[in-house]
Amino acid sequence: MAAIHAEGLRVEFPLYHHSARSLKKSLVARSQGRVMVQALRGLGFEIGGGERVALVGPNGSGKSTLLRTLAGIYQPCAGRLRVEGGIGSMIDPMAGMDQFLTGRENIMLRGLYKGLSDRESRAVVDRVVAFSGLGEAIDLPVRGYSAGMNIRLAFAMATEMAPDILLMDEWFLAGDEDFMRRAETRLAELVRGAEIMVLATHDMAVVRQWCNRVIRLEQGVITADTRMPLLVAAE
Ligand SMILES: Nc1ncnc2c1ncn2[C@@H]1O[C@H](COP(=O)(O)OP(=O)(O)OP(=O)(O)O)[C@@H](O)[C@H]1O
Repeated sequence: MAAIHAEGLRVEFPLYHHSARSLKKSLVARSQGRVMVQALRGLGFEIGGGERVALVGPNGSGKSTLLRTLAGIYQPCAGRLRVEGGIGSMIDPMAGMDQFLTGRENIMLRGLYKGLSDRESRAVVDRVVAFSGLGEAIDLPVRGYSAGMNIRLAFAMATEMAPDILLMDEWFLAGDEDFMRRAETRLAELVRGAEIMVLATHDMAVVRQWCNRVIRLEQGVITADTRMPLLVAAE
């Protein structure tokens, strides 16, 4: 059974170009002479199988930092984090993409990197190309893609996985209307297949549709943790 246990989780970032007076003192601390932003300030929580957690809170409250810490992208500077289960990250659409390769080449490379055979990777390429709906642009370098095109490609690639724990930033729900209509069924399957989902979002409609627990962050601390019934999409 997938699970996440966090205790006293702290994440800090060094601040290089700062004007201490322009920042709230509570968010900034000095450590060994350096000025640090305290992004997560001693978080403790447990997330178990079946939970679909929305991380909410104002800009800069620590939602993305927490997602990235759960994904293993950031290391906590203090506290304990235990993640049981395979993680699938839909956090940064451009993560792991080579800007100079085409969309098609990036998909192939990701398949091979994940240990798929040449044949399996080609099958993944065909499915992702079809789902992304990028047409001829799939054979252009991704550095020329628009933000929406990046999301289409990243979404199509990410939903090929079947993780126990799905970590998602709302960026991934920001495709155009036509794409998101098609993407919704696929997303529902992905969420249903995952034991745990953690989603960072500002959109309360998304929270109501996908989540059965809301954790609110403010200035790097949890200020509310509420469970509620699941409505539709991920039942
Ligand atoms: N790479 C970084 N370097 C320095 N500071 C950072 C970095 N990432 C985040 N921070 C700081 O950590 C704090 C939390 O940021 P975070 O991006 O986690 O907030 P958020 O809740 O996701 O915000 P938003 O709703 O705007 O996406 C902010 O003060 C931010 O400036």
